[in-house]
Amino acid sequence: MAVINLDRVTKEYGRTTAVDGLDLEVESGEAYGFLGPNGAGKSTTINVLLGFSKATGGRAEVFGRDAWGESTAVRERTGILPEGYALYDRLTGREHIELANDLQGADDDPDAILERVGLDPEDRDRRAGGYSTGMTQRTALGMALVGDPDLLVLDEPSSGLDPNGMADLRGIVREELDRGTTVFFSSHILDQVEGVCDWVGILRDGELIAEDTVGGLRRSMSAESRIEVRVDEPRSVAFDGIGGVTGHSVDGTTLRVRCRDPGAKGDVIRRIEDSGMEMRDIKIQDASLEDLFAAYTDYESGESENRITGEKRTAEGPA
Ligand SMILES: Nc1ncnc2c1ncn2[C@@H]1O[C@H](COP(=O)(O)OP(=O)(O)OP(=O)(O)O)[C@@H](O)[C@H]1O
Repeated sequence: MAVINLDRVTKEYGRTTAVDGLDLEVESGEAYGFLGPNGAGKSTTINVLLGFSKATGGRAEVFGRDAWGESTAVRERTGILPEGYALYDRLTGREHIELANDLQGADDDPDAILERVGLDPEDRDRRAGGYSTGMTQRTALGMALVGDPDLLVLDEPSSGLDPNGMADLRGIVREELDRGTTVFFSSHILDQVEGVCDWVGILRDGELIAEDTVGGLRRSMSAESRIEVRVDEPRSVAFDGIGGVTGHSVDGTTLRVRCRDPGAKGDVIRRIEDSGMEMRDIKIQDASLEDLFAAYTDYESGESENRITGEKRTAEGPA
């Protein structure tokens, strides 16, 4: 069953089209990474699906309910971590969880929640006005977890979190998934959703330009690897016949080869070895997730071969 179902959702602010005919489905129990650079339309989409903002076109449903007309019913079952959420300066961390309990009609133990999100016991009764960004983010995440939501919507949850905080956040998302919660995780950093999200959708200028698993994105991008081989006495080598080699150069005692087909890397090394040069060091640098993400999101409108508009995922689920 689809927990989130967006059907040609459009949101216009005057002349700005923030979201442009967006089709998107998130199945129950799935973690969906909603990726895109700043200004792509992620927060606008989230505001529409939580009924904070009315779509100017299309239909948005959550739990089979109309996101705008039945927003109270939707929000009762949803834990929300809004982007850049500001706490009340005068309330303590514990009081924020108590407030969330009141709002959600829940009775969760504030200490258990704050323990889970890693807010230290000595900080729980301090006023949030003195909290660091990381402590603020942990408390806000705690508020989102109150009432055991069926859907967790995290809008740029990693902002302000250090690497430890990020690891804790991913741990919590995994626990929630084990409990059967559906997770919608927006971010402008692909790395942050890898290992957590089953599916990722990449939004740019309000349109979904790709939807796949992280592994699938890697494969479909056939991103470039860089091979550097340090040799004793450099000689020129021909790489003809090795598919996917896009360029090579010699710089002092270092040979550099760029290669698009991951399977060709071994052939490149063998060709250098067969040429009789003595290899001292080999470095292979595969394209990082951020390279892939940039390749998707930096394309000149409509001209990139990496654009896979309209490609829908299959019913079988992630590879
Ligand atoms: N209330 C508003 N009034 C006018 N324009 C808006 C409004 N909210 C968003 N926009 C515009 O809509 C577009 C999408 O913004 P949105 O905040 O949804 O992007 P985002 O992907 O969440 O980026 P960020 O992470 O920077 O918030 C931007 O061009 C933004 O300027």
